Amino acid sequence: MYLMKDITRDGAKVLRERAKPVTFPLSDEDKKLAHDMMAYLVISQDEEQNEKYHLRPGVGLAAPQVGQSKAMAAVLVPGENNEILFKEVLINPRIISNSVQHAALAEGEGCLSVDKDIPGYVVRADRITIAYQNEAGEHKKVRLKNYPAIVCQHEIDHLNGVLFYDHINKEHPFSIDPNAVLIH
Ligand SMILES: CC(C)(C)[C@H](NC(=O)Nc1cc(F)cc(F)c1)C(=O)N(CC(=O)NO)CC1CCCC1
Ligand SMILES: [Zn+2]
Repeated sequence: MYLMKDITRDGAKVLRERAKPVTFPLSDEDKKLAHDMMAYLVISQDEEQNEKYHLRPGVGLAAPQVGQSKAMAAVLVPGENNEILFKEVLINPRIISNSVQHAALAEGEGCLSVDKDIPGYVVRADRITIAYQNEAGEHKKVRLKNYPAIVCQHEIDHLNGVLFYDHINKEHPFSIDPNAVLIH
């Protein structure tokens, strides 16, 4: 399983490359990668386990963050009462449509690969439709909004070599259009 030492940090080239498409059927290596990335998220969201292994509780993890330039990301988004809002391994994901309306996390964003806090609104689409393949190679199309949509945009950014702070307005980090949704 991955520990924080296995997470590639900002400055590593792999985080700024476009990740390569994944071919099917998945190789054993790719199956293990998918499993290990999701395992990180599950374990990191468990109070005891994340204490024991000193893990930052993660909602998403993209393959470049574990040094693999492959178009694959695991997402595990919990709801208010710890129900699961969205749990999936996204393979070759693409955003095929997004709302005109913007959204941003009111608290700003962080990243498992970025150790410093960078304040500011990361302005994204409030609603998106993503197309991806699951581990079985089945083509899926899913509409997402609010927090799950933010997480998937953050992870798909990683597959294009984009980090959250690239989106923050340098002059006015907390500027955002009045019609945008602030997500608490
Ligand atoms: C960087 C970190 C602060 C750890 C961030 N977690 C987070 O925002 N909150 C969180 C974590 C949980 F496990 C359960 C929960 F309900 C809330 C995160 O995982 N990521 C994932 C990442 O870095 N992927 O590459 C950053 C998030 C910022 C916006 C979307 C993903
Ligand atoms: Zn990240």
